[in-house]
Order: sequence, then C-alpha cells, then structure tokens
Amino acid sequence: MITFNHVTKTFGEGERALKAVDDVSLTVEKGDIFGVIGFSGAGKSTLLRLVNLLERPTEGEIMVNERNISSLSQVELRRLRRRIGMIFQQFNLFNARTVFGNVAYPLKLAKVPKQEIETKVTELLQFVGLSDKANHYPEQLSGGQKQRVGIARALATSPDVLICDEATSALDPETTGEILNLLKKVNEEYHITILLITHEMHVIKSICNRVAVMDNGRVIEEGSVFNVFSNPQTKTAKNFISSVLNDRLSIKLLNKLRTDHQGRLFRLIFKGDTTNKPILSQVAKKYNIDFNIAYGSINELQVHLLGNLIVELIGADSEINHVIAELEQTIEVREVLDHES
Ligand SMILES: Nc1ncnc2c1ncn2[C@@H]1O[C@H](COP(=O)(O)OP(=O)(O)OP(=O)(O)O)[C@@H](O)[C@H]1O
Repeated sequence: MITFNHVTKTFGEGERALKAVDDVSLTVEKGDIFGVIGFSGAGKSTLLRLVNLLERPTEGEIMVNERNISSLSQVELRRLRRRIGMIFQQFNLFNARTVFGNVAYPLKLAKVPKQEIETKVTELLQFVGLSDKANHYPEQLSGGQKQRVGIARALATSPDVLICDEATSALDPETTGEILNLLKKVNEEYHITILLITHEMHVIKSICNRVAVMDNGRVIEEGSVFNVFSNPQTKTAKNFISSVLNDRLSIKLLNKLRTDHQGRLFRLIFKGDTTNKPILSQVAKKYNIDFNIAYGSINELQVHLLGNLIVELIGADSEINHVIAELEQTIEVREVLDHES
C-alpha cells in the first residue's frame, strides 16, 4: 500500500547537509497499524511528511497504491491527499469553528452537498463519541476530545490511510489509552491502514502489528511487533522494548539476586505456545535438579504471549548442562552474567 524504496531526504547543502531520512526502504501493507519509533531527531516526522509530499524525497521513490507519488500531477496529488487523513500531536483544530464545523471542513472544501455533509459528520461524531459536542468550540473540549475531533475530521473524506504524528504525546495515560482504542476501532471497522510515529513504545505495544525502529535517519530494525519485541537486534530497540516489557534487571536488583541465590542464574524466554506448557518443571524432574524463580514477567503482544523468567538452577553442573541443552530445544535460554546487554 505504501512503499519506501531507498528513500533519502537531505536538508541543506554542502557541509551543512543533513540526511533526515537516510536510505529507508519499508512497506506498509493494507490493513496494517504500522508504528515507527525513534528518539527525537531520528527522522520520524520527515518520513511521515514524505508520504503526502509535504516533503519531497531527495532520492528514492515512494509508492502509494502502486503509484510513484513524485510523478503525480497537481490534481492527482490533491486527490491523493484526500485519500490520506492526518492527525497531529497538537490537534490543529480551527478554534473559530465548532466541532461540527471542523469535521465538515474537508467536505466543504471538496464541495460535497450540504445534506451529505450533515449525514457524514453526524455519523463520524457518533463514531468518535462526540455527538453531544457538535456545537461546542475546541476551547471547550479536553485534549482527548480535541483529538477525537481531529480523528473525525481526518476520516471525513473516507481515506484509505490515516497517518498519525505523535497523536497521543500531549495526552495523559488514561486518555492515551482511549485514543489508541479509537484508532484500533478506525482500523478494524473502517478498514483504514494506519501509519503512526511515536517515541513511546507502549503505543506500539498497544495497537501496532508492525514496527520500524529509526535512528539517525535510518531504519535499523523492522518487522512484526512480536518478532521485534521478542528478538531485538540493536541496542536502541532493546532499550525501547525493555521500557515496556519490564524484562531487564537493574544492576542493583541483579546484585541482590546474586547475593540471595548462590546457584547459576538463567534467563528463560517463552514465546507463544511455550508460555502455557510446564516445560521447566518437567525437565527439572527428569534431571533431578531444583529451580528457584527469582524474577518473572509476562506480556501480551497482540495475540501472542511473551514470558521472561530468571531462574536459579540448583544441582550438579553436569545435570544443569543437560537441563539447559534440553530447554534450548523449545525456548531461548541465556545465562545471566554480571550485567545484561
Ligand atoms: N525543514 C527542515 N530543515 C532542516 N532540517 C530539518 C528540517 N526538518 C527536520 N530537520 C532535521 O532533520 C532531523 C530529523 O527531524 P524529524 O523532525 O524528522 O525527527 P523526529 O524523529 O520526528 O524528531 P521529533 O520527535 O523531535 O520531531 C533533525 O535533525 C531535524 O533538525
């Protein structure tokens, strides 16, 4: 649906040239909720702005619905922009227009007949839960309500894609949850593909099925949320992920575990089906060793579970080695050393 093919965006020239987006290739499939995560300055906003040509790529091509958007005429570009709704961190509502007027605005621009506008806006306000606020002005609304108006307005032209620029960053955690649920509903009920950028991993964990991690303009990791979360390759991805999975130990806790547990410590990672099998107790019985659970966490990632246990294995070294070899056939096992990378 959206493909970036070796896309680079350079700002400035000569010594001052800066590659905000650097040789990015990725594909957002129809139906995805695709999240791009990165620290401030990683290039996320620029990447998003390239999709509707608010920025033009310096190199590479961007395909939307199999058409290279750089070759579109002005008329085609306007049509494309109607197929791509956008919502913003600061909502960008018109303060002088009512909630109804804000949502109706893109339809008025498209010269849709008045009666149709009335029907569409009424439907959308009901969808976002703001039917009773139609005649209110933005300043009378909470942040979450403003973002609901932003979402209704973005949906007015019945887009195929919704792009979200840090849509929940200005909201408190509870309201963030409500807006994320609403975005999921947009994806499921209106079948709209969503491309979002965020610096908060819990946003990715809550609603995305695919994720790309950006650093210094480059995509350094990309894949299904489950695969990237359960097997991150880069330090940046590991840091983002541990912030939500709660699976890394602080040095302080690790030292305490070392003092409390004299045996060897192992981290066991259970993915998918292995989370509900008594793998550990079966192997421990077979080799006559004891185990002590020192730490554990379990996370739900879409329909999959990802479990993390740190266990102390107590017994003869030769038996422990057998246990590890057998566990490794079904789950991931790592000995916990003095610090974890
Ligand atoms: N119009 C511009 N002119 C010059 N440099 C720019 C321009 N827009 C962005 N940049 C630079 O490109 C880099 C990437 O910026 P971008 O806003 O895309 O990052 P980001 O990941 O979205 O960060 P943030 O979350 O802080 O917005 C930054 O170094 C930024 O200063």
